[in-house]
Amino acid sequence: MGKIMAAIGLMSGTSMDGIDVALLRTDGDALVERGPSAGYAYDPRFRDTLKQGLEDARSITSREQRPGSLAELEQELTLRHAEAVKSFIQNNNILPDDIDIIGFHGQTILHRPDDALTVQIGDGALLARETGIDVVYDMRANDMEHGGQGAPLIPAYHAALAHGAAATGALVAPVVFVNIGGISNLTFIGSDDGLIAYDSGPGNTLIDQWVEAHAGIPYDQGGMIASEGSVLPLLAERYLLNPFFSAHRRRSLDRNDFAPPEGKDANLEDGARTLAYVTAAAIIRSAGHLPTTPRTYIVCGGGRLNPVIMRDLESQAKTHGANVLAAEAIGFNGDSMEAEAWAYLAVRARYGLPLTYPGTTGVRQPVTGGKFAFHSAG
Ligand SMILES: Nc1ncnc2c1ncn2[C@@H]1O[C@H](COP(=O)(O)OP(=O)(O)OP(=O)(O)O)[C@@H](O)[C@H]1O
Ligand SMILES: CC(=O)N[C@H]1[C@@H]2OC[C@@H](O2)[C@@H](O)[C@@H]1O[C@H](C)C(=O)O
Repeated sequence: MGKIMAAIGLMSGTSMDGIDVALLRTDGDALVERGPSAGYAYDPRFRDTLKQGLEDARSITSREQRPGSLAELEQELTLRHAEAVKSFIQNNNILPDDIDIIGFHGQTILHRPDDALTVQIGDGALLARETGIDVVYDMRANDMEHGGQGAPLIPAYHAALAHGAAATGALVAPVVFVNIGGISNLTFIGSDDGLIAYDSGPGNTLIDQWVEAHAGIPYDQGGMIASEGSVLPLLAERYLLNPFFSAHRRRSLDRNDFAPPEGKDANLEDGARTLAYVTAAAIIRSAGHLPTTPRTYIVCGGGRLNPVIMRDLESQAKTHGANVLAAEAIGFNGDSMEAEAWAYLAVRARYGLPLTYPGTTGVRQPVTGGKFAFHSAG
């Protein structure tokens, strides 16, 4: 077992709403002590710049390319992360020397697992220089080089959390963690602690894109718009009949794999309601590929704050005898879990421990990952 490290995790997810920061003390194995966390929201201008970055990324054919705005964007994104770290440590009375390592996810701008291509922008060396802390970054690439999907990576951390929760006897097994971010993904904890994980469908991205296009707001806060609408079954089926759900092989998703409806397809409220239903139904359909029906769903990510999604998930899970709990119901933090995972994975990477497994990404064998940037080298 390695020594216990203090690690900061940084996540800028597919929703592109901001940077999540979390502090963890961990040995990269069973010991996990969660510390403070915070979110640093992007301003609308920077969100637009990121969206433009995704457009510029469409022409990328190898992971080093930075066409159009992307080189400049990578630098700005990294500096914003450095600012987030500086604020975070100051607000929590921590010194850079107290932190052993940063796990830096960066921003996914392109994810094409079928072409073995995944690109997260984020300059690890610049972040290490700016913060004076060692950085682990680019943690998806090695998995892909070994035949994996490059996502999801959070399952190793879910397993550590489940291990702690199981000891309390609080959960009815089998347990599945569901992360409803821009895209949703799930992690099934098998009875022998074996992990099965995969992306489960569009999470909040379609809802976000829909309400932004038709109401000029970034997301449907509290599901208020959806709660005024009705599910349009034909529109819902159009999404749920996507081969993604029936395919024999699970594959990871890019933000652009599902497109929002056309304006003519629905009014604002019915569109939001239908997409909330699709988010929940996608998770349940995808869970149908698991070896055993889950009995407990633990939900994290921003989607758990949309009560319409949660009610749909609860009613659909109930038909399979399963209970749905928000992460907080068992003492986890549904907002910071991904950032915590990046801290945990950074420590695992530092110790050369596996980040991914055949059951989580389809990788050929368990592999570690990440590149290292040491601040003293700067
Ligand atoms: N109060 C709320 N009510 C409804 N929806 C919310 C609320 N807060 C956040 N969300 C939704 O959650 C999204 C952000 O979720 P989260 O931060 O988990 O995503 P992410 O980390 O960017 O994504 P991913 O896990 O795919 O990388 C927002 O874009 C919004 O759609
Ligand atoms: C390529 C990429 O960035 N994928 C994200 C995205 O957001 C959710 C889902 O799609 C998941 O596959 C992954 O993030 C989570 C945190 C992961 O890797 O576990």
